[in-house]
Amino acid sequence: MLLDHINQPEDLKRLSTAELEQLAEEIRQFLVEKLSASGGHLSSNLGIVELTIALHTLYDSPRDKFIFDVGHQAYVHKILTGRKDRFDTLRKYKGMCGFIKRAESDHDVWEAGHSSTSLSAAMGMAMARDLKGEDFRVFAVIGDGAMTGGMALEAMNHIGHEKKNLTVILNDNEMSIAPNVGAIHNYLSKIRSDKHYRKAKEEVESLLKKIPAIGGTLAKTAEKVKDSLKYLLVSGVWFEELGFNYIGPVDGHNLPLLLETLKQSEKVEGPVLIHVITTKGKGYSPAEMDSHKWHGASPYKIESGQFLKAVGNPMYTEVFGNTLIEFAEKDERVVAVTPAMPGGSGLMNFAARFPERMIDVGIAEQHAATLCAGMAAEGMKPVFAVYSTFLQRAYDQVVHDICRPKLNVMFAIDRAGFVGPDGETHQGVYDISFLRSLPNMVLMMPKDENELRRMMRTGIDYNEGPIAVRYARINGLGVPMDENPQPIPIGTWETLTEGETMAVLAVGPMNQVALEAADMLRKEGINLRVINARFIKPMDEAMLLQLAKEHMPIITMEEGSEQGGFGSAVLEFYAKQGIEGMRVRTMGVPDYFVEHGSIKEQRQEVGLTAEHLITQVHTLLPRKRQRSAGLNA
Ligand SMILES: Cc1ncc(C[n+]2csc(CCOP(=O)(O)OP(=O)(O)O)c2C)c(N)n1
Ligand SMILES: CC(=O)[C@@H](O)[C@H](O)COP(=O)(O)O
Ligand SMILES: [Mg+2]
Repeated sequence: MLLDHINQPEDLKRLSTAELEQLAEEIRQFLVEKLSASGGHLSSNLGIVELTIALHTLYDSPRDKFIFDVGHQAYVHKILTGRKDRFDTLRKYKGMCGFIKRAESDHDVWEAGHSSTSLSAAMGMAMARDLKGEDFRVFAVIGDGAMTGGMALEAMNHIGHEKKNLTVILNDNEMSIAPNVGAIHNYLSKIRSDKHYRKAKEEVESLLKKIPAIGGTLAKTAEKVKDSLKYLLVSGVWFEELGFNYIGPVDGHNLPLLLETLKQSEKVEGPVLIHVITTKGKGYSPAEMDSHKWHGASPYKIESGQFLKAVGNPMYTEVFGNTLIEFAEKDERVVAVTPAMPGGSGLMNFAARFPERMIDVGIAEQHAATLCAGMAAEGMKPVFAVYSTFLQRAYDQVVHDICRPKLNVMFAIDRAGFVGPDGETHQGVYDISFLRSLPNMVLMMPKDENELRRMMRTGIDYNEGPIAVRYARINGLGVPMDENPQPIPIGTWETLTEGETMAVLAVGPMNQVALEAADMLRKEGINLRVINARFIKPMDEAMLLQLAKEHMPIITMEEGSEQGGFGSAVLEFYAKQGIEGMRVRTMGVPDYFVEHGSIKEQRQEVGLTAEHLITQVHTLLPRKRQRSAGLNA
């Protein structure tokens, strides 16, 4: 196999074009095999094999910079830069990251995970290069989905103005995670059908050439017609108008053509945009036929294309999606808004049932948030379905357009807490900190899937301003579901176990962890009072005052950043009340970015397990109690 002898990009340079094409097929086979065991972003990577080979063949990474937008489609780049032997550890704890990562390789000159940052980074590197008088090439590889992200358009605006030498390679496979949406997508579709344009262009040009080359108005008219038609026919006119030299569309699986196009592009001064047409999932038919399903593939059987997913209780996501349909049936105000994640957010059935009330805005979280604000201002009940980590992209809109004017937007924040294999760029651990500090915000997290339904009822009925329910990327507990979920009084907590030794204020899935610890401690005569702190904001102040009255030691537990999180809120409360001497410990995510692995491994790493809670309880016991319990007090 040629791939056995490819350990660094320079190994490509001695291969013939035919060998490079053979290598492309070997890499596809490698990806399908490796990811059948590990899972991962299969379809995106199958679509970018030839393009990545062409870049590494012609240019000298890391001197020449390759910046992959989102970075989920950089597996081929990793294979070609000495990491093919690490694929058995892909997205596993302490293994290879599923995105580009500077600490992992000198060839990873940029990090990502969130979309639409590559053009800004590329421009930054190009400007630094020119200021330092250095000479290297900069390539940003951005997908058609990522191109719908606001940041990408901000960067295009700047790049086209500054006219720096850099190359944007638009990898257009017509897909975001789901089918791509929006006017940019429609424009690209028009170009993609370019064969009609190209044929017309050739015909028009040959026709015009037949007009006798005579002086005077006829020739000039002919030229004007040609120019105007060329203007109309030149497929990348929008990019040209923005100051880019547009080249394309080019077949992204034709390696000789890609090599030639890249070489030709070197002769062009200023920013170049090469529009490459690819097929997401190329070379593996299940992924080609449904690249949405195979975007984030879980382990699968290669022959059948069947996922090996363990069947468990429904994911919170599924409960959210089904419950929203129930509510929308009876309430026409309800609309769902998603920034390009209809599948991941559990909204596919909602979209089928209410196509006109399911709004996919593309990768545009900022726009999505203020769109919701606009709809709420007109009396609708927009439900902004967004992953915790991607909500970070719309923070000012949440503050400025929703909280300040107290508009009735409901946030359905999925992937709240650890997310597992996607790792540090995707952990949903900051929304508690950044939302609880906002005036007028209500923030809830359910202990199980039935309480999620009740919180959704609470959110839909709430008309005093913004309200958010956050839930994790985990299965529910399999609890019975209320047929007709009742709203929960805002700001009320729930005591799950009576206990007089110590209170644990647990957020969301941490309630399960606390109950497990309570069971174990009961055998030691230690009775925990486990309290479901289901409203992070506003907190149940009556209950907090009661705990103070009982001089009850308190441990708070949240799968969220300790810095400014729920535990901080409890500490602040007692400080503000001037209540001295409270013994409070907080348990949460420490002040560093937690890398990829399983959710279980991530909780173990940061100490969010029953065992860690038991240790905390022991250290918080009064000394004499510790001694009597035989603890080394
Ligand atoms: C800010 C942000 N929002 C949403 C996502 C989730 N996401 C990851 S990849 C992707 C689609 C990217 O489509 P495209 O750029 O066309 O890449 P392709 O997978 O088609 O190669 C989305 C929406 C993200 N990573 N970042
Ligand atoms: C690359 C990216 O951002 C998305 O594909 C993300 O990985 C989806 O996450 P889920 O698998 O949790 O839907
Ligand atoms: Mg795409």
